[in-house]
Amino acid sequence: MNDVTLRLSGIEKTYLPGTPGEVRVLRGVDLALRAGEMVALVAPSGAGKSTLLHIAGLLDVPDAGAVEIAGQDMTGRGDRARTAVRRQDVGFVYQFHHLLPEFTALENVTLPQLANGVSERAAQARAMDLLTRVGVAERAGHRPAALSGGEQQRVAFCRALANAPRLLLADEPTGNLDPATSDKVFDALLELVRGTGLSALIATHNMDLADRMDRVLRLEDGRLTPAA
Ligand SMILES: Nc1ncnc2c1ncn2[C@@H]1O[C@H](COP(=O)(O)OP(=O)(O)OP(=O)(O)O)[C@@H](O)[C@H]1O
Repeated sequence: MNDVTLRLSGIEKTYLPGTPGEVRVLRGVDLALRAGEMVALVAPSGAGKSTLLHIAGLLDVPDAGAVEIAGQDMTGRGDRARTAVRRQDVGFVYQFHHLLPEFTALENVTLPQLANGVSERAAQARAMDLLTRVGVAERAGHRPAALSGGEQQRVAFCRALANAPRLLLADEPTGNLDPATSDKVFDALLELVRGTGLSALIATHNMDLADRMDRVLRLEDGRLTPAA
C-alpha cells in the first residue's frame, strides 16, 4: 500500500544470543506508519527504543521480520541499497545534535544535500528556507558551539529534513532541553513537518509532547501496543 511510509512486520532482535548476557529486545514488533502521520514512541529505559529506531532507519538489521520503507521491502538488500534508501528517504534526529562542529549552521544543513547531488546554490537556498522557518536564520553563520541547546536542535531538525525525506526518526529530540524550550523546539518541528506528508516516529519521555502527536505507542516486553 502506497500510503504507508514505514511498515515493520514481526521484527525480532536479540543481543548476544546463546550467551549468559542474551537480551531479547524485540519480540515481534508490528507497525504501519501512514504518510503524514506523527507517532510518539514511549518506552521504559532499556526497553529497546534505540534498537527499534536503528532497525527502522536501516542502520541495523533485525534477526527476523521485514522493514518496508515507502513500499520497498528492505529484507536481504545489500549495504548499497540500504544506504541509498536511508540517504534519500530517512532523516534522523538524536538527543544531542550531532552537528559538525567545524561548520556553520547553514553549512550543516547544506552539506547533506550536496552529498545527494543538489547544486550548491539550490542547497543553500533550501537550507536558508528551513532555518528561517524554525526561527534561526539570523544564526545561520554561527558554528554549533555558538548556539543555544534549543537552537542546535532546531538546526538538527533542518539538517534531518534537508533532503526532504519521507520518514523522520527521532530519539528523545528534546530530551536535553528544559520543558519550556522543549515545547518551543517541538513547535518548530511541527512547523517544518506541516503539510509535507512526512511521517515521523519520535521517541520521547515527555507525555505532553507525546499527546500532541497523532498516536502514542508503547514499547514494552519487546512489542508495540497503543498507549492507554
Ligand atoms: N550491542 C549491544 N549488545 C548487547 N546488548 C545491547 C546492545 N545494544 C543494546 N543492548 C541492550 O539491549 C537493551 C535495549 O537497548 P536500547 O539501547 O535499544 O534501549 P533504549 O530503550 O533505547 O534505552 P534508553 O531509553 O535507556 O536509551 C538494553 O538492555 C541494552 O543494554
